[in-house]
Amino acid sequence: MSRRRNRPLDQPPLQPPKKSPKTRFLNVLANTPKLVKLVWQAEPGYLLLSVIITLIRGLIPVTELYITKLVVDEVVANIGQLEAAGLTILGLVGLRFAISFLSEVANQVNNYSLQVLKDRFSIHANGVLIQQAIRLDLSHYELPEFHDTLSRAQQSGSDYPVRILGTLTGLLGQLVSFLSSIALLLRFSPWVMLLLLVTSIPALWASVKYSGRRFWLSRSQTQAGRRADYLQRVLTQNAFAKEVRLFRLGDYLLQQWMDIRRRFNNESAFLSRRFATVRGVAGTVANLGYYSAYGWTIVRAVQGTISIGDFTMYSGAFAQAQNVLQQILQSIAQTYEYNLYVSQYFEFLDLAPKVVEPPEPKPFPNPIRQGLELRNVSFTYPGASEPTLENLNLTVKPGESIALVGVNGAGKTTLLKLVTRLYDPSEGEIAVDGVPLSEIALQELRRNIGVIFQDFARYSLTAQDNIGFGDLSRRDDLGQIDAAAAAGGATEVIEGLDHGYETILGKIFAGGTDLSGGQWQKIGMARAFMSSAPILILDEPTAALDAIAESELFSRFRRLTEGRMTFFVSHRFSTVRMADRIVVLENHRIIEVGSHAELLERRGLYAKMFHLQASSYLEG
Ligand SMILES: Nc1ncnc2c1ncn2[C@@H]1O[C@H](COP(=O)(O)OP(=O)(O)OP(=O)(O)O)[C@@H](O)[C@H]1O
Repeated sequence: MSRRRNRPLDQPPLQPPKKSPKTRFLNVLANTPKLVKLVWQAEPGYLLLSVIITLIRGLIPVTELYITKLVVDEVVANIGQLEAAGLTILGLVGLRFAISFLSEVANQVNNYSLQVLKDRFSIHANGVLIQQAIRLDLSHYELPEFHDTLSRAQQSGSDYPVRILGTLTGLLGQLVSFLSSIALLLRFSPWVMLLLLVTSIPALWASVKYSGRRFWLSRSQTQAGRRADYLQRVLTQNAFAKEVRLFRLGDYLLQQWMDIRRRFNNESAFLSRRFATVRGVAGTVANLGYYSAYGWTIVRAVQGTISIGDFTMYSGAFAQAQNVLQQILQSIAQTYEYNLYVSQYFEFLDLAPKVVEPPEPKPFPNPIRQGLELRNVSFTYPGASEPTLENLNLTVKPGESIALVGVNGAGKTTLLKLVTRLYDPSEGEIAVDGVPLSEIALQELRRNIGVIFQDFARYSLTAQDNIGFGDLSRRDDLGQIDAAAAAGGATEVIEGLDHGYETILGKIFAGGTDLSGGQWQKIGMARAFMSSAPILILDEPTAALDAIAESELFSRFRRLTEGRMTFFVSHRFSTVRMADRIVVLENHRIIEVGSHAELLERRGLYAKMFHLQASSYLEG
């Protein structure tokens, strides 16, 4: 995908921008070329087919009217002399039938090509959207505004582009049809055309206005809509099912869901009511235009200035021109409305990641010789008023294991997010052997880090995927997967599964087997050990493990981390002791660094926390 213009995620507007209506209208339509390009990239053949058929269909009504005129004139001129006119009339009726047949074929081919176009484009548009969602970084996912934008893009992206396309090709056909009717009607009177045009304008205005209001209403409902969707998930998904029942949350949350949905319905009904009168009046004005023109043709036919065939043709052409004009105006209003929605799709595609690839990437040092260095690293979460980390300095040698210790919220996980470049420091720099992490290609950096986070993912896929995802290039290497399972302490878990590595984990899919929290953690650990990356990150690796599993990990730890720089976070001091050095974080800063023995001797925060935990085990 091409690189896009940088646009940070701002609070998206909930009100129409303050511009003149004309500028706003044109701005909105400006998405159309972008969109046609997107569809053209996806399906040029079907797009072309659709356009050609539409053009043909546009010419059919006028041709039919003209033949009808010829038939009527022929009939009127030959009343009582069937032999004289029979053949000509038969030929004309045959021609009319052939055109109807052609029209039917064109309709069906058009339906088919639009359906195929819609299905194929929907995959393309969603593919582009997902590609963009993968490209964007973690910081986006942690902002509510991002989820609003994503949700709007998902709603708008798969459906509206094809709707616009349908409307646009329809518009093309309507224009052809309209122009050909005009060609007929100009012979009658240009003033009539003007009358039809002017009396149709209020209807266009009302439609555009109503479409715009509906769009801004739906946009202002995004966050509440997401809340309703969320409540629906809470009420229907496995992860919440236990608590919803035990805490009897069902009716309470359902009521909240109902309130939101009912409010939406009321707002929509209110808008519809407000516009009903306006649209009714506009429609009546348009009808007045038509009936005035119709009356005029009757007068001229009675005066004898036009033939009966002409009268049939003109009155048909008025009806058609009026009808097509309404359709054209309706299509313009619709294009406007759909463009508003599609702009939300492009709004999402225009977002740019904050963690960016270096223009000229440097290789990851292999092997690491000097180590990893934090130089005056500070970090503030987007939107936060206080820094989470402030002026950290630390050098970690290759092969060294570091335990991060601190109270809840001290910033341990945040530091690991910086090392993996899920975020970049707000100030300072992290470097491996002097090469800043920001100068190494993201893929390469991440290939060189094995990781399990505290909130690791539980994929409802096979056990093999759950472990193999740690190094996708070796997902099929069962030997490696076995070794990783052993390293993570997951061998027994796998042996207990009905179909071994083929077993689907979780309860979402048929045949799936759910695991206990500790068993999942062992699988997650195995995933981290799948790669032989020189840096290993284990965030709370033993939180869900029983005492035996923890002690087994302890005994394997040296061997597993030998030669690898390891960072781990733990609140269990039995785990923390495994580290070569312990780094203690408090109030955004590193306050102590040293081995277990050194820190005990220092009698600082570490010693205090350690004794507190130890005494709670020994007491009683
Ligand atoms: N995405 C985020 N946006 C804003 N603030 C965040 C975000 N994630 C964490 N924080 C804040 O940063 C601080 C540090 O969080 P972090 O998860 O790094 O702590 P931790 O030391 O790992 O805590 P714990 O021991 O509870 O796991 C907390 O105050 C938290 O509220």
